[in-house]
Amino acid sequence: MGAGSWGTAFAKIMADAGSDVSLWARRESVVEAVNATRRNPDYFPDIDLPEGITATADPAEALAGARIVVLAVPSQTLSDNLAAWTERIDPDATVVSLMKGIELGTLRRMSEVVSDVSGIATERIAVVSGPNLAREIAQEQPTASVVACPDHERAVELQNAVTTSYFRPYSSTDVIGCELGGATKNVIALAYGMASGMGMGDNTKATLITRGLAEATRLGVNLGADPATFAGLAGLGDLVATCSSPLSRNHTFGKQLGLGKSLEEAAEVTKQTAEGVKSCRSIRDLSRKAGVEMPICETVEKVCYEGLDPREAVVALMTRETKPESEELRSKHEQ
Ligand SMILES: NC(=O)C1=CN([C@@H]2O[C@H](COP(=O)(O)OP(=O)(O)OC[C@H]3O[C@@H](n4cnc5c(N)ncnc54)[C@H](O)[C@@H]3O)[C@@H](O)[C@H]2O)C=CC1
Ligand SMILES: O=C(CO)COP(=O)(O)O
Repeated sequence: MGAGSWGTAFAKIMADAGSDVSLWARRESVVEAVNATRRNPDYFPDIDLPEGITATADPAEALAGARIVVLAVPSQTLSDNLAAWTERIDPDATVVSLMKGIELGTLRRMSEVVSDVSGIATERIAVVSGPNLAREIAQEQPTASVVACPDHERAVELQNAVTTSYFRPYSSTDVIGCELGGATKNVIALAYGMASGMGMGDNTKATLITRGLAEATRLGVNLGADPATFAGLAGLGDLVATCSSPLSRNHTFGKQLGLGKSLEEAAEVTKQTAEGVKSCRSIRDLSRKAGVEMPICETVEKVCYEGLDPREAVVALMTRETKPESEELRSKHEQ
């Protein structure tokens, strides 16, 4: 459900893995192009899509008889989209979230939005997250990912349905960790892109990745995630891929801000969904609610919405009170 970049690339994975895929697109023009030319002109004009994909603009047609329902719309529209789709979803289907964001206002993770809006049991809701830049996957460049579901058997079923020669999923039951890893890395990638736009070097970038991972892990552990998830594909793996790739929309958006562009100008250059631009605010709110310090995410929010200049942001981050590196020593230090 969603024929943007990741929805289209994921449809290709599923079709290559042997499923018949019905791809829902909002726009008729995309539907017609996919069915007539086997290409999605807006996202991958150069990639041939497999025969196993049929596009439709009718959500009811896309959902009819689907055993696996994959959601690939922007995080902030999911709730509204799903409200219109819920009654068409098969009661035994596995519902999969590909989104990497936190809902503004409610501060819900995407799997929480799915269960709240649709009433679907959490055991039927899975997430897929990892170092998965859609364009590389559409080009069949090898990567791995994590398929997480509280019901491990269902995670394994889904794992089998999305395994190809270029996409290798690992199973997990840590939905919270995968979702928080995916949403937080987008905000850190904005910071990394800003550093890159300001001409900063590899020490700065490595520092952002490492301390960004510490922030994501701290939040995750506080909210019930397994800390090991953050050292895995949905944590460090995705953080490294997204921060360092010019294919990342969050990296690109951050770079424009680092070059001195406004939020509107950066959005114009990036075009596709850069989830961190909204999620920096919801993650900031979530961390404050949980009483967890996330200085990089807080600073990104200030650059995006409070007029903080990225260069001043760096000085503010660097001159904070000194701290121990380890979480254990930090808590002793804070007592
Ligand atoms: N593109 C990538 O490499 C990856 C993206 N993701 C995540 O997947 C999610 C979807 O992202 P992309 O497909 O990349 O975004 P995109 O910007 O390429 O596509 C978004 C799709 O949603 C549709 N859309 C926009 N507003 C809508 C609305 N109000 N109602 C229904 N549909 C709407 C657009 O027409 C488009 O088809 C995001 O949460 C992103 O973080 C995760 C992994 C990889
Ligand atoms: O999630 C992604 C890679 O795993 C894609 O990142 P962007 O949304 O920044 O392009």
